Amino acid sequence: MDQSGLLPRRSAHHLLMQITTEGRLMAELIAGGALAQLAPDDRARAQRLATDALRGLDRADRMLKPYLKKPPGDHVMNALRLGLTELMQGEAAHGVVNAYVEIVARNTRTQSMKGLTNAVLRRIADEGPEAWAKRAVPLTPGWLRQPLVAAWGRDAVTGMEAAHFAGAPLDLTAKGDPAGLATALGGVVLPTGTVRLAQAGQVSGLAGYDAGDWWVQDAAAALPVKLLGDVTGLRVLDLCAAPGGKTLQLAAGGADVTAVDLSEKRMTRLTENLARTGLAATTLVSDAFALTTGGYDAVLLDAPCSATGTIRRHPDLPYAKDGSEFGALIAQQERLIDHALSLLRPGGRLVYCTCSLLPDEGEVQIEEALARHPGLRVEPPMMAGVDPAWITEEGGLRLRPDYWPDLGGMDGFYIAVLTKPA
Ligand SMILES: C[S@@+](CC[C@H](N)C(=O)[O-])C[C@H]1O[C@@H](n2cnc3c(N)ncnc32)[C@H](O)[C@@H]1O
Repeated sequence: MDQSGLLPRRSAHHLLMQITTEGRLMAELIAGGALAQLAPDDRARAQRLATDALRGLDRADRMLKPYLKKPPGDHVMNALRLGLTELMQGEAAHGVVNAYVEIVARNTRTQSMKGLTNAVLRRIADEGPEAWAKRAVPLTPGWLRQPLVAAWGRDAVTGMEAAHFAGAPLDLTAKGDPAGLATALGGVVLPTGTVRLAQAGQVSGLAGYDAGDWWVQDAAAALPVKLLGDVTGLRVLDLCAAPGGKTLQLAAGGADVTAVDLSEKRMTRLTENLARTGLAATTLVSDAFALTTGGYDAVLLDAPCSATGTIRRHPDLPYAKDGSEFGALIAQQERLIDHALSLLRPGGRLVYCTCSLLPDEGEVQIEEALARHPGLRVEPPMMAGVDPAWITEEGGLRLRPDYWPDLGGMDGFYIAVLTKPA
């Protein structure tokens, strides 16, 4: 471990630079080895620092603004954001200020701003964590805030932003009995059967990880499979399957599952997850559109989407993305729905879902699919723990991070269960 703390801070700064200036996603960067050279403790610290800075970024920028006559450029700004984050968490000012001054001084283009960095962070340190706590909840960047306000209204978006800022607890799906798992791990069973842990620590260190007794899966993400009810003996195609949370649920429920995904790397994770949990599925690395043999009892289509429902756990997303991918994603989802329907037997069921907060990737997709496919029906998405208020006009289920505020929230998701005409 780096005693001076400079190494994890420089890595956190580098992550922030790649996210805010190159549009890279944190998960992608880490999977690509961005923190591989660090000792485990430093790696965890760098990731935590970058994550915390991103979660509070709008609030940090508001707090920094009065101290900056003009924007100092991304390199310095990201150093200030990280320094402020640490100071507001109560870290000793001396070490924090020195580290971020050093990061600014090491870059020849920003060297001249080390005095500014030093002065600003010292004044922020004087304000203290109390000043931070009094500030409003950070706002989502405008490119995303605007469509969210248009869809859900200002108050709902404020609730979502509070949930994004609070972050997510750790949710687990039990292979067996949720109540037994909750007792073993000191968690609670949520109304829909997911086990939630408030304090988790290292996931692989939790009891039952090696034995494959559970897998990490947000409560909202667990509902698409649960809405299928009893899947024992059904032939189910999991069409965009990796890393496999839903494949595991289907296999644990006794379905004969074929899991397909385009990404070889993500499919490797799916196979590892099957091996760890001792569950079985047929796996196939393929483009969904290349599949032509159908006749499935059910198809689960967890379509690629904006992932705007996962910001509690991925606060980098609003800063890495800008909405320019929406159009292509929406068009692909539409084609995937039509293709998925073609792979069902008559009377078979399609579960369509996206971890998106945008109606264009949820409600609108289903309204349009119903118009394109006469005879297609939406099944009522009712099961224990589902609040009837979550059911939408066209018969889908809209889940939002501001729901279950007293239980710790949930990911944003849209789910609809469709039945193909017999
Ligand atoms: C939302 S993720 C799926 C998450 C997964 N269902 C789970 O529960 O763990 C979407 C997946 O779609 C895959 N994908 C994107 N386009 C695809 C295509 N044309 N054919 C097959 N898979 C595709 C991506 O590789 C990605 O793994």
